[in-house]
Amino acid sequence: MIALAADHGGFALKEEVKAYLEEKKIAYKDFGSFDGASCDYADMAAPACDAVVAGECEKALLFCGTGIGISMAANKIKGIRAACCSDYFSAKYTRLHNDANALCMGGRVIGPGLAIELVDVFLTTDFEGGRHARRIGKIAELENR
Ligand SMILES: O=C[C@H](O)[C@H](O)[C@H](O)COP(=O)(O)O
Repeated sequence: MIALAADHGGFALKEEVKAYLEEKKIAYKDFGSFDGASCDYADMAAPACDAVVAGECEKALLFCGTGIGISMAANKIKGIRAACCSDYFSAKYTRLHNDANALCMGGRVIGPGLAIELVDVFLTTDFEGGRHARRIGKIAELENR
């Protein structure tokens, strides 16, 4: 199950990605926004990220105007490793090296074609582990400072 959330700046892109997930028969849970009205990205990120941390959802796909605000908010939630990406290499390597569990994208930055490429590689790339596991362990330690 994939968690989806967006503010008004990412709403249209979330809807495009949602249609893609439907086409691919990938299960998702949409945490809103449901109408694209002005709202605050931290409010939208929290329930979707909570669902990931709780194990209800495997990963989150988060959207705002730039992808940055919602990634900042998501990264405040213990257990979330969110990456704001607008290129294929980053979306792939944030899975391989960072075991990112949230991909953030900007609806005012990238179009649906690229977003779908990023989602595809993000959802299908496994964490490499090894030395990278030690490093993300150190990120987790920072959460407890
Ligand atoms: O990082 C923040 C996001 O890009 C927001 O979507 C953006 O700041 C919203 O701006 P506005 O309220 O001017 O539409």
